[in-house]
Amino acid sequence: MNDPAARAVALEQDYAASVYKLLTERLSEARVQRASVLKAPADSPEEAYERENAAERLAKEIRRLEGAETGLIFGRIDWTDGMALRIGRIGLQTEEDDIPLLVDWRANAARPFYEATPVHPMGLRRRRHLRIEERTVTSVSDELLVGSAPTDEDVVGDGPLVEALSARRTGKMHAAVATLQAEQDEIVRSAHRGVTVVQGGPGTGKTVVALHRAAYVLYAFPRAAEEGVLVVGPNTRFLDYISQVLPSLGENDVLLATLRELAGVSADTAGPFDTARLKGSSDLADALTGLLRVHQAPSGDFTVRVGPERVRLPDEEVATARKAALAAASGHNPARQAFKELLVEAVTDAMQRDMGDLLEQIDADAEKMTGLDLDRFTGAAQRRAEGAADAGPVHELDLDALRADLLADADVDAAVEVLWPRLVAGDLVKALLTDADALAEHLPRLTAQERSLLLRGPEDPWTDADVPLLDEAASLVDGLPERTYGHVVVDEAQELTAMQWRMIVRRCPAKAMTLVGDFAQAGPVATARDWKEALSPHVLPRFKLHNLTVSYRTTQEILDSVRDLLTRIAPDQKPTRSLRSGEPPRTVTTPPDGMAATVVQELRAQSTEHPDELLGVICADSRASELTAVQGISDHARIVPASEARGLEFDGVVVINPEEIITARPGGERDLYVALTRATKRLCTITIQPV
Ligand SMILES: Nc1ncnc2c1ncn2[C@@H]1O[C@H](COP(=O)(O)OP(=O)(O)OP(=O)(O)O)[C@@H](O)[C@H]1O
Repeated sequence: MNDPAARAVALEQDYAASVYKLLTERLSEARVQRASVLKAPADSPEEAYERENAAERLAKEIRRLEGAETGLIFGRIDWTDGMALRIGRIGLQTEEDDIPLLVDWRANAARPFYEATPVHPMGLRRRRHLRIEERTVTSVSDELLVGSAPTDEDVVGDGPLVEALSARRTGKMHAAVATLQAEQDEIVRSAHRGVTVVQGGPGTGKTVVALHRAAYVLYAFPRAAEEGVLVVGPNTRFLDYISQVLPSLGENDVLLATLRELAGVSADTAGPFDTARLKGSSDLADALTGLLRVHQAPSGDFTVRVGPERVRLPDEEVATARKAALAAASGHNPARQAFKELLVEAVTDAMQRDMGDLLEQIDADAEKMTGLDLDRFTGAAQRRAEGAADAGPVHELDLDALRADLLADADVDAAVEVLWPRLVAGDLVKALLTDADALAEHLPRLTAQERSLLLRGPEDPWTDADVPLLDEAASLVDGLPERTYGHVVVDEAQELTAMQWRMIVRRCPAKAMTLVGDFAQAGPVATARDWKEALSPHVLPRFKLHNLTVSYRTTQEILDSVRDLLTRIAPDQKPTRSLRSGEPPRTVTTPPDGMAATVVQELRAQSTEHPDELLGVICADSRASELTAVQGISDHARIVPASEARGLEFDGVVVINPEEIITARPGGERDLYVALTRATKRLCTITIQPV
């Protein structure tokens, strides 16, 4: 075998075979263990619980091993002293070997694979990339890091990055673990545990960084891993697009969710943008809090019947209980319970006092009449002598039983309900938004016209902009969310309103987050223009900002064609540069009634010339259903409304009538910018001829 490439492939194949053998062994061990755990008898509930846990742990391990199968091993680094390590999606090591057979890409030992450069080789002589398909090594590609000439064991060829970038798209994002670039790796591997923000133009790998960061956090920060990692994306189409990345890195326990899913609210409509923008302001949170306070015993006394007696607690005592209840529990309904318990406590105290006074009176009267000291008979004198604080003669009153009775008493509950009614989160939001007076009282800073935009009918469906209001209300009414996370990743984070940020921060008490986005791609509801404006006022005054500067998606020609547009929508943003060049973008014009035919013709031509490539048609939202109905379009391409194109990519993109996208909704030029930057290879714009 004289060909160095074939020799290297054969060598790596031998190695890969032993790595896959170990993977297979580990998998079957885990499967056997799980089966025997499930079969083992459980004699007590504790044992059954233990068994469940053990089975779940093993199921998780099985998923992890299965997930790493494709492209399990992708790299190798050779030091100048001859030592070599193989890098993979997960680590694998036998008990006998000191050096792992495969090093997890996130381990410190793997750093040089990502960080070494010819200027800083970190002791490496060579970095090797392997391509594996179905457990078979198909090619290797080497990069020599110290200036030595290649030996006949080195295979210096096309960069694996260029190869990865020119590969055809499948409609699902793939892990970029084999070719993560130094500027991306630095963010992924950062030791920083607070808020990391990644800004970068279209295709600079923000999503790649965000997802690999999630995988790194799970590996490197066990506390955060234990508390869970959450990835928030703008819509289900996008989440579906990125859904395979983390499982292919052996991580199956990350929750991917939209804000609707997080809040558990089904909202069908987007709602008008100016209303949505108003609803995004944190003034709405203050308004809901203000409205809630009205329902929390702002004043009034409390009277209940206990047997034949009426016990009345004055205003001040109720106010003290209110304050203590609010401090004791988060959430209106849990605090209501605390309030009720405090009132019952105060009622029993009052009864105890009254009873004490009454008995003392009887005591004194009896002594006067009979000359006998009754305390001697009740034992109170004895207890007083022993230093008991409440040595009155009321020991006959069973306070615990009385409290329990009062807590279960319907009259007591009814009296509490007047001062502190039980609430439902949705009703609180409705109470604010369906009542012009409530809006005026609790949103005094808004104009009358703005308030009229917020006003809705009681039966109107919830919109997207209501989701964070409902979530805010749920946290006010029922307490903070039960499920929180140790680390939260937000993609397309430029889209979030203040109310949405509040929703996310509530779910991340540690405030450890990775936020990625691009303000030049902001949608019509986003109001902040930069990260400081978006984050500081509400939630996250301190964050670490990283900029990504290289586009890994589009060609330089496509980037050049959107430069003027970028200058208009984000004058301060430096244009990104691309690593690749390709065909210049094309424009095709069509008469107004020829649109459908022109699109079909364009797609047919592209599919014939590039049969395996993934095509996308991006149009104004209102045109999507019309195009879907045209025979021949959805056979060749996915039709994406411009409002849902953020984050997606295709090999070839046909953008339908830019003018229509621009005017379809506020900030339409940014929608167009998003649409024009989705292609990895080819961009065609179809415009309508002026009549
Ligand atoms: N290091 C890398 N190796 C291989 N492919 C990469 C790398 N970085 C990014 N890519 C690819 O480049 C494309 C764009 O990346 P990504 O979607 O993460 O960019 P983005 O900044 O989130 O884009 P947008 O702003 O449009 O949402 C994807 O196909 C991604 O897989």
